[in-house]
Amino acid sequence: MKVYFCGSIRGGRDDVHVYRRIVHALQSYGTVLTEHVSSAELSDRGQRSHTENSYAHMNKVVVAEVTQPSLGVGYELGRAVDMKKKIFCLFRPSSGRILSAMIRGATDVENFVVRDYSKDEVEKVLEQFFKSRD
Ligand SMILES: O=c1[nH]c(=O)n([C@H]2C[C@H](O)[C@@H](COP(=O)(O)O)O2)cc1CO
Repeated sequence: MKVYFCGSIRGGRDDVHVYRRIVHALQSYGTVLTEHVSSAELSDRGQRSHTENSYAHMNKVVVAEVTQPSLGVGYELGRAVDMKKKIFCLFRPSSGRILSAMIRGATDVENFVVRDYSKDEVEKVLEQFFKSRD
């Protein structure tokens, strides 16, 4: 299985350690096409625009960490909905943030799941999501 992971870049890299952990866990389910998003070497100034290339490879499952607000992640999710991908969004309420109603409310869209979680639940929530898809 190919998994497309989304996480904030220009929106801020504060959660990169969480992205790393998510990508690591995702690699036990398949190939993560966008592993670079979780790289500590990628700063908020980094990465050129290659959105179209990324989308050409976007596969069935899209996993997004949405705690750190990011225009790019929101854009990717909108595109993924349009492309009828299965989407799993992860949000950490402990951040003190309130998730965009556009994302929270999108759970009404078929195949769009938003899951509140804490850092120590990464592996568990991913396992539950992938099991429910079997
Ligand atoms: O050039 C790019 N190409 C691209 O596909 N992205 C994607 C990867 C991330 O999941 C997301 C991050 O968006 P942003 O940089 O606006 O926080 O957008 C982000 C950039 C850089 O902003």
